This record gives sequence, C-alpha cells and structure tokens, in this order.
Amino acid sequence: MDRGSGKHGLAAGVAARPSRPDWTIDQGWSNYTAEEHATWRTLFERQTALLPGRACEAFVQGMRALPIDAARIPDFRALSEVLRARTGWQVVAVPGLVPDEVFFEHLANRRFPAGHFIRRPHELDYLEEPDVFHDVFGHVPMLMHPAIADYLQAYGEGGLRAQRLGRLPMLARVYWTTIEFGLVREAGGLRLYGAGIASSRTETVFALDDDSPHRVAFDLPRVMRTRYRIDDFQEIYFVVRDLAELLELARIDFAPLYEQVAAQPELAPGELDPADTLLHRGSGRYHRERAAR
Ligand SMILES: C[C@H](O)[C@H](O)C1=Nc2c(nc(N)[nH]c2=O)NC1
Ligand SMILES: [Fe+3]
Repeated sequence: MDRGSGKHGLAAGVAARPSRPDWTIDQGWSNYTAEEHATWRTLFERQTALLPGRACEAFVQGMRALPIDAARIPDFRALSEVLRARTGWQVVAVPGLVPDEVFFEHLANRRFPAGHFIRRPHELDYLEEPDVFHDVFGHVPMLMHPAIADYLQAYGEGGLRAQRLGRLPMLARVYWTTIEFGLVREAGGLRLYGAGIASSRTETVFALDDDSPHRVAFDLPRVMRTRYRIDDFQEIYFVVRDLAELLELARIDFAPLYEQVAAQPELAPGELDPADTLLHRGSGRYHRERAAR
C-alpha cells in the first residue's frame, strides 16, 4: 500500500555500516539491471502523469533542468554536475538510512545522501526505506532552488546543534512538515514541494485533492509541538506562503524556541490548535475510517 509517509530515519533501522566513515558508497550505476531501470520507468511515468497542476513551479523547473527522465535510473555524477553549477549541491550514494549525525553532516556540506537501491517490482507502492526514486525524483529537483538549497544546509547545521541540545525530535518535525510533506501557496492554488508527497502516487492526490486532511498555514513553534504519522498519510499538511518563507526559517536561532516549545503541551498528528490559520478544515473521513477498521 503506497503510504508516501514511509519510514524516514527516526523509526526505521539504519542500514548496515559500509566501509567509509561518512557511510557513502559508489552508486555503481553500471550494475543496475534492466528490471531495476524498468521499475524506475514505471514509477517515473505514473508520477509525472500526476504532477501537472499539483507540483510547485520550482519542482517542475528543477526536474526539467536535471538529467532525470523515464529511460533509466539517473547517474548521480551527472546530477551533481548540474546541481553544483546551480546551487553547489551534489548527490552522494548511501546504502539506505544513515545515522542522524551522518545525515546532518552531509546536508551541512551540501551533499544530499540518496539511497542507491530501487524498490522491488512487487512493492511499487510500499516503501520501507527511502530508495533512489524517493530521494532523486522526490528531493533532488527542489535542490535546484536557492531557497531550498540554503534551507536544507541550515537544517544540517541545525541538526548537529539540536542533537547536542537533545531537541532533535522538534527539529525533525520541521523537516517532516516541510522538506518531506510541505505544501506551498501559488497563484493557481496549493502545490506540493515535499518529497514524500512528490514521490508517492496516492499521497500526491490525497494531500491536494482529498477533503479529509486539514491544511494549515505553517507556523514554526506550532509545528515543533506537533507529533506526526510515519505509517500513513498525514492528517495535517502545513502550507508556506512561498519558498522564501523557508529561507527565513534558515536564519532563525532555534535554541530559545526549543525551550519555549518544551514548556507547552504537544499536539497530536490531527489535532487543530485554536491559533491555527486554517486554509482547509478537513473532514477527517480517511483517518476516521482507517481507525474504525
Ligand atoms: C531527523 C533526520 O532527518 C532523519 O532521522 C534521517 N533521515 C534520513 C536519514 N538517512 C537517509 N538516507 N535519508 C533520510 O531521509 N537519516 C536520518
Ligand atoms: Fe526523504
């Protein structure tokens, strides 16, 4: 079942430790089988058919400018050549989930760790760990945008600090509700920029078209207090005014905020706060029905 949310970092087991201390490996592009390239083509074609009118402009432009197409699993070296020239980022291969500090260290140095493996043909809609389709199709196009490029580097730096302060869960919630499951307002309406949505067939439709979830204006301390689901669609999608709002976040010192937020009660994944700016009050039908099963 395609639950875009899929496990990311915190819950799922970290991959077996490879030889290099930074957990990177060679992508080994020439070792991909015809079946693996065929899986990529299937995922790419069905997702690109869904994205028009749903993906934000930066995602569309980023995808168009990168060597990413249906024919084959992208070569990280070719991706990095284009990315470096635009925002100084590069894509490095990893065997799967890496420890938090390794992940942050890479992001802080504008290296995006991408899983090199691709899901099997019989699990097209189920993702245990972020694979090459999630990481390259979902995340890399947004790295072409200067605001996201700066924001993700700041997240890496902030992650190392949050770990020292013992506040990682609060920061991970900011990452989850933006880089993984974020929506943005555009002239034509709400659009997706989160990789977890962009790489999921069913969540792309659920996050933007379904009446069930709430859609709430992004608010930093509110998000830091809000627990999230990793096992199913999100109950609330947070919406930024524009991508520049993320750049503002990158410039904020989170340390005092962690203390302020720690003194307040947490919010459940689908719980509305009276102070929320509600863009869409969801019916909650989907999660109610799921819970009733
Ligand atoms: C909080 C942090 O963002 C999260 O726990 C992690 N995410 C990832 C990770 N490793 C990989 N490869 N991909 C992720 O998205 N390690 C840790
Ligand atoms: Fe991801």
